[in-house]
Amino acid sequence: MERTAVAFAPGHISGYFRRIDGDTPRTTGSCGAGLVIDHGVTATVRPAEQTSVVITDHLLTGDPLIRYGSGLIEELLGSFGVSAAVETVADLPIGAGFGMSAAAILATLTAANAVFDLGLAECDIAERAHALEVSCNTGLGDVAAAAGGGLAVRTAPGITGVAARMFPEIDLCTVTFGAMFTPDIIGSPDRMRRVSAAFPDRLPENFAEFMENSRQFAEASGLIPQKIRPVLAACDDAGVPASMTMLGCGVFAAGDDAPEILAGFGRAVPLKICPHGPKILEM
Ligand SMILES: Nc1ncnc2c1ncn2[C@@H]1O[C@H](COP(=O)(O)OP(=O)(O)O)[C@@H](O)[C@H]1O
Ligand SMILES: CC(C)(COP(=O)(O)O)[C@@H](O)C(=O)O
Repeated sequence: MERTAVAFAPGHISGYFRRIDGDTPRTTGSCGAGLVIDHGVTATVRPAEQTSVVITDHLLTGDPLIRYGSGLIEELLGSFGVSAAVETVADLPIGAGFGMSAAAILATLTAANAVFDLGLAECDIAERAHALEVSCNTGLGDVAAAAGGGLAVRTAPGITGVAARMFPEIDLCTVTFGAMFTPDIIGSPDRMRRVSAAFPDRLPENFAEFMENSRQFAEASGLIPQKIRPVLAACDDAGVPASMTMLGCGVFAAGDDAPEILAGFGRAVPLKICPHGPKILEM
């Protein structure tokens, strides 16, 4: 019987980042910090004559939307000389700053590694996923963060750049109004100059400092869309720590009061910090 593997990889909400360009994808990426979340991508991989990809995305309403084809996944499998029928299910909207592209690559490669006996160690999977994400400009630091769990602080580009992972027991919540096209933003030298200048000076030592850094960065970076201003203002009025989901048109917030405030603006999705990176669910 032909083998099928199912793997999950967590998403990642970037709080702040700075693009770093190296000579190779391995040394290109970002520094920054973000939250690895318990919502991500589940990938099912079954060997097939030809590669096909069926993506289940989730709309802002939470309703599923099926899409066909993914250049990212096709390139990934092609680079290993294998072909498969792949199904990916993204728990949150794609393109809205939840690191769904990184999660899709990590989950698919984790499952493909099992099905095709590729012999990759966890760090090899992360390395290949990072190289693909960076070369396609769909993200810079999401793979490095999502390769493990927690609040990930990255002080150098690439998968070896994670300096600390913290695991605070915090209730998180997010509301999103939709996508921001990541390649246009991280591919713009002007935008990246302002982002670099906004990068915080201090490394966060705890969750509260991470939230402060994130918000200060968001304000100084010039990236905040008008649409999320009222949400941030309502959080500020209620003393709820909140910032922008980089790079998407949405807000993430922390604590008991966050769900009620965010629900006033759209579908509030409760989240937890994910304690682990990619893993096989079924084989
Ligand atoms: N679940 C998925 N399955 C397959 N491809 C995906 C998935 N999620 C994202 N992608 C690919 O990544 C691109 C979007 O990347 P990006 O804007 O960085 O999204 P995000 O902000 O969610 O990481 C999509 O155009 C698609 O090609
Ligand atoms: C912020 C971003 C550059 C993109 O994140 P996303 O839109 O979720 O792909 C991220 O990869 C980072 O380096 O912190």
